[in-house]
Amino acid sequence: LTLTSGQRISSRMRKNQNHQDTRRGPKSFFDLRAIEQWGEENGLKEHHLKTIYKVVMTSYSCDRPSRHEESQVLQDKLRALSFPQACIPNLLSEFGYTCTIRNIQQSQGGAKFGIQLANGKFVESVLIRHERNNGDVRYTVCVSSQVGCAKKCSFCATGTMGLIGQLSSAEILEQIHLLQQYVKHKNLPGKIRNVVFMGMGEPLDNYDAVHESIRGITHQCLFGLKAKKVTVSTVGSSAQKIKALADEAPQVCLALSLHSAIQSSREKLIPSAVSISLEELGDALDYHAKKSGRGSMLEYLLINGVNDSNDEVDSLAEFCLKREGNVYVNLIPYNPTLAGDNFGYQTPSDERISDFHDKLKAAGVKALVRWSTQNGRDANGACGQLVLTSIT
Ligand SMILES: C[S@@+](CC[C@H](N)C(=O)[O-])C[C@H]1O[C@@H](n2cnc3c(N)ncnc32)[C@H](O)[C@@H]1O
Ligand code: SF4
Repeated sequence: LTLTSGQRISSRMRKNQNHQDTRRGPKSFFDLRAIEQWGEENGLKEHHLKTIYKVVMTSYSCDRPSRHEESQVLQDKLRALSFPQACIPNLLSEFGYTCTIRNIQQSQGGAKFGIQLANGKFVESVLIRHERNNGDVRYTVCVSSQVGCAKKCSFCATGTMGLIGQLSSAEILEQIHLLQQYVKHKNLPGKIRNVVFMGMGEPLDNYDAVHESIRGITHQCLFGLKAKKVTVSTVGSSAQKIKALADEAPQVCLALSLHSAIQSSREKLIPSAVSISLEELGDALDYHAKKSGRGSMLEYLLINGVNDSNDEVDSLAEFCLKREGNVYVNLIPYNPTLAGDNFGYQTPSDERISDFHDKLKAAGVKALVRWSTQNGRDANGACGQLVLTSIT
């Protein structure tokens, strides 16, 4: 696993990001529909597909060999598992791994990865380490769903890039696979237990790919996580898509990035909020809560002097208490982004954050502050400033 200096990678990453799609290559092993179709065309049975997934999941090393060596390793493993020999050359010429780790920034609390897609563009994924009181270690993987983001929220580094591209379901799954391999090859203790869509991009703006990737995350032959271990974080600009997710994947957790329960203030932070009223948003949340049988989870970024006033806390409490079922609020202190002047925003003082938290609790709302710890940032914070920090 090579740790290249951030700076050198950074300029290369930026150069590549601007290139148009130039690379051609095999389809991804994680393109489940393509693999399934290929299997059907070649008269393969379900257990053959299981063999492919088994080999794919255990073969890829972070010290990526050449494509030729890679094919050799896969071929040997497939043979050993009695995969129909005649199909092997065709499988390996049509499919492969398409994403590559190019940059790793480690911290005690995990690591942030710059990942290059087959088209040369970059996304970032974050591995977040949690240690329980009994010493057990587990990881959350924060994945990107888009290259950049069209929503341009006023506090978000990813938003300044605009939308550069959509990820395929396979590219989302390859991020998880790469981080899983990293844990394995570094001999780190613990396993990946959660996946959060809190990286670059707005997942509901790439709904089909995100939905299909959830099939892979929960697939027994792939990552095998329970749907309730997956969280889709959304800025909530489409009530219809929140409801669709509730219908199609009710067990998946939804986290709504609210950031203000005053419409005018929310629109200043999230320009796309003009297209949806708080009432519609609340209604979509209630629909989701009903379908999932669980409560609603809200993300609330705290920015000094912007959305941390008494009026804001009162409006937030009112919004939460109107909801059907329980509401859990994650208060996220604004994370400076290194982008210019931090968009003119500052993190409130710890006292001010605690004060907001106390008022919310006193109003009867369940809330937690996601403090940045010395061991690294919480999933929300770490994922909130992706790409620009490592590209610039
Ligand atoms: C990057 S977004 C991706 C998911 C989705 N687009 C959304 O907005 O929920 C994930 C979370 O990071 C938060 N975030 C963005 N910029 C941040 C910053 N500078 N400090 C802390 N959190 C931030 C967002 O508000 C959101 O809750
Ligand atoms: S906070 Fe989410 S929706 Fe807003 S710009 Fe960033 S990634 Fe996009």
